[in-house]
Amino acid sequence: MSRRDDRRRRIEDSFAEFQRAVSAALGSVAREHRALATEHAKDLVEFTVRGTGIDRALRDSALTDVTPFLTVDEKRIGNPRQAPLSMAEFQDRLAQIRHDWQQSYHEWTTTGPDQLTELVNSVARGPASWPYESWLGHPGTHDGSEGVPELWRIGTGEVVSAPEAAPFPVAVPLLDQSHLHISSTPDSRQLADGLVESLLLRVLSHFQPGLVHVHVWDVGQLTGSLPGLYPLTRANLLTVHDPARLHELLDELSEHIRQVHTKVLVDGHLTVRSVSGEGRRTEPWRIAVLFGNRKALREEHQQQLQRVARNGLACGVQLFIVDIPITVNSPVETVVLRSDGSATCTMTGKDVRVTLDPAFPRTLVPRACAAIAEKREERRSRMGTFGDLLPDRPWTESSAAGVIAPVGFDDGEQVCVQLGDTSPHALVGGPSGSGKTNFLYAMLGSLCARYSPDELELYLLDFKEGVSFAQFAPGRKDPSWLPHARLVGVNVNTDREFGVALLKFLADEMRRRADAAKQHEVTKLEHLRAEDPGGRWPRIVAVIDEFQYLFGERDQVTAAATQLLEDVARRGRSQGIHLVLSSQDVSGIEGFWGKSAIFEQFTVRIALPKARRVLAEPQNDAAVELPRWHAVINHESGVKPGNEICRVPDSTAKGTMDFLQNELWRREPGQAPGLFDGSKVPLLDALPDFSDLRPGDASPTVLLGQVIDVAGSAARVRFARTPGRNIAVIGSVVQDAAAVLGGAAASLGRQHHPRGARFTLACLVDEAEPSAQHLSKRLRADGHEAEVIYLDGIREVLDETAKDLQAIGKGETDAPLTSHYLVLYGVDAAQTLLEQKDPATRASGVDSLRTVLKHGPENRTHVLGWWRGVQRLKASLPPGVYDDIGAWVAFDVQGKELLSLGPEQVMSWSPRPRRGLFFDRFEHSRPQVIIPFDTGEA
Ligand SMILES: Nc1ncnc2c1ncn2[C@@H]1O[C@H](COP(=O)(O)OP(=O)(O)OP(=O)(O)O)[C@@H](O)[C@H]1O
Repeated sequence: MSRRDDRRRRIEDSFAEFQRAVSAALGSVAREHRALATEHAKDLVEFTVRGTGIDRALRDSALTDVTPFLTVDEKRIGNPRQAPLSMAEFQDRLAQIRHDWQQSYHEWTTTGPDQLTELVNSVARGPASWPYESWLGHPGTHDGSEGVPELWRIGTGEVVSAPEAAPFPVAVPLLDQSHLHISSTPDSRQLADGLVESLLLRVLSHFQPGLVHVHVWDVGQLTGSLPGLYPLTRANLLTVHDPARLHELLDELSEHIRQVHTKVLVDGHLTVRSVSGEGRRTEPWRIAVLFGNRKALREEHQQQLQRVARNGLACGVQLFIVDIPITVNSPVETVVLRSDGSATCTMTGKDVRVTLDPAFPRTLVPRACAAIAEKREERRSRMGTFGDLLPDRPWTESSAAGVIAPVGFDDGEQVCVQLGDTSPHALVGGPSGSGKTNFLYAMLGSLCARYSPDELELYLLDFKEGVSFAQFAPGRKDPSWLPHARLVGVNVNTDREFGVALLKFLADEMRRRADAAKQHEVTKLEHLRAEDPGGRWPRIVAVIDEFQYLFGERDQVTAAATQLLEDVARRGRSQGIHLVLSSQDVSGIEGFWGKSAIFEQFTVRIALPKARRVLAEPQNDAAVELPRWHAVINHESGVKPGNEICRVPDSTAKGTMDFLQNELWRREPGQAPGLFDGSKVPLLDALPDFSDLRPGDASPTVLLGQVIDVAGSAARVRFARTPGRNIAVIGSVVQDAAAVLGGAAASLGRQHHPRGARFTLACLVDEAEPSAQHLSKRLRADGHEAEVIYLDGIREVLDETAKDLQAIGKGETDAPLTSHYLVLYGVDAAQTLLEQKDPATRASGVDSLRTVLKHGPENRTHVLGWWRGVQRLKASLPPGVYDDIGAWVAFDVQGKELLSLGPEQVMSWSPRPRRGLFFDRFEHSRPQVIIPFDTGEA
């Protein structure tokens, strides 16, 4: 071997060695690279599948995007030269991802659909979600008092990305909560119509017919949309609007919203639902369905619709907007229907595919609507009696925010009167026989059935000659009374003072409530009740029938009444004190109209047929055309848009109000109301002020008659041992005088122990004889000395008494310990006799009388005398000095004659039968009218 060959072989060997080394190194790098590539391919698969979503990856192209990595022959994924991935490895990684997917949905799949089903069942009972077989064709019975379904079913949902199908019910919020906006394509429009029809049927079939009204407007057609609902039109439950007159529908809805705001959303309520509270829905829902054609509405319609949408929900106005592109600034549920018939809605979001429920069977829909219409018609023709004004269960309402009383019916629906902070007082007008009293009965019955006596108190005053409110107080024939009535005043037409007394009482009560509110740092009754839940703060409704009598004359009574009325009318509203004034003719009431501030407070106006000036005439002449037994109820101070016309049921016939009163009385009679009956004479022995009198008081109280006040209290004078404590009765009628003297003496008798007082009854006119004898008997029965003397004995008694008093005055003897009352009937009849002078002393009987009057009271000797005229009384007194008569009661004496005896207010006194004017110069600044007692003499 040549050296050259040897060198070549060595080179070749080392080259081979080098190649071996290089290929060994390359082989290990390739292995490592392949391993990395496999990992990379696995990650790439996972990244792609997880990123796309395994559901979609399995379903569509995502996986095939991976298959290019899979070599056909080797079934390997990835670049066959570089990074093969076996199918097993791929499946393994996919299984892992599928496992993770199932795990993450596990909780939802096992519990979610059931929970949703349960939820829908609980908040959407009955027609709101149940299958149609159980309700379609049966008109609803709910009146809202059981609540309003929160959701309404539309179909079935499925989470698109879930590993297994787990369907659940899909329901959407509607009434009061959310409008509905449906968008469809030409292909799915029919489904949209079906959805609207189904939802309407669910709502219409849930509630009592009449509680839901439907309006339909379709840009494309006059008729034809929702044909299955057409039977509802005959009961006015469905109104189809002209395609060209969208503005009319929108105007109607806007006006309705305005009316709800002024009439229903009063006293701080923001929604109709909060007004209705737990009770019956008072305001029906109006659902307006607007079908568009995917084109925008005209700008002005768009804006008006947006306004309706914004304000409607609170007022029960609900929109179903189909294929009208619009944005609304209020809660709205959107359902989007795709061409393939699937849907999504905002309630469940974009990841849930909703399959709408199939439309209800074609034949059943019109039949169901016919049944609803029929029921509604039946209800409309049936509703209308006094009984229909009353709630199913009495005394369940709260008067915290105000009171509501259905008083009549319009088209089968109740029409209500409301009294609250914003509609505080009511004025009722109508000529004689138009049904005012009947209306008041309807209102009172309705109120009393709704509110318990702890929620509502009534003060009822009737100036009519009749006795329309008398039945509310216990009577001889019917012992029951209206448990809410605290005071019933009847036959007060001559006793206008009683009207003033009632207003005064209300003004005082108003002040008491205002003080209590102040203490709790609130300003109105509703808040006071919230702050003082233990307190009793009923609303007060004071009804004055024929109240024009109160302002009938230009005198102090009218002046006082006007002032008090103004006070109560202005400030009563926030203290829960409401006035209902009724009159044949309000136009002539000067005192009233002169004060527009008063009148403005009477925002509730009720006009019966042919009523004048109750409504805002001449623009509002609705009362002129009103049929018999109807009324215009207006809560907007009588302006025309506020008119609601209703028929008032007969509420005075037997079996109506009387029956209700009896029922309520049996339920809980409470205390009988105070009764003031101007035609009755108060019985002394029945008067609590009389029976409460007891012996022992050093200054006994003399009761002279009954004051015309709310409490029915007695007019009283205290016989202190001070000058002037004598009483004069002035008038020509013995009956009046004897009643006052008899009541006075009898009340004194009750305040002395037997034989603790001496009574001398001087019968100086024959006609007084029976009274004197009766009184004497009564006093003797109480154990007192009660001697009856006549003309022949008067001089001696007076002289003796005067002598004793003079002796005491001179200190010759002790003051008499026994009280002595000289009851003198017809003092003036003895004037001539008393004027005669004693030949020896030159003193006359008149002098003795003056001495007794002057010095008696300090020594427990008091005169109770009757004079038959003012001049005759004055003749018994020292000229020009009348102080010794500290108190007097005048009957048939003109006011001006009394001026020298009392304050200038006596001037306005005009005598009237069986009424006296009483003045006590020690106690009074102004005189009072009193009714003398029946002392049992007859
Ligand atoms: N809604 C009615 N349905 C049936 N009868 C009615 C109705 N309203 C009133 N009446 C009857 O009409 C008569 C007169 O009614 P009411 O006494 O209420 O009228 P008024 O306006 O108060 O009259 P007046 O001022 O003369 O007392 C009564 O006999 C009453 O029963």
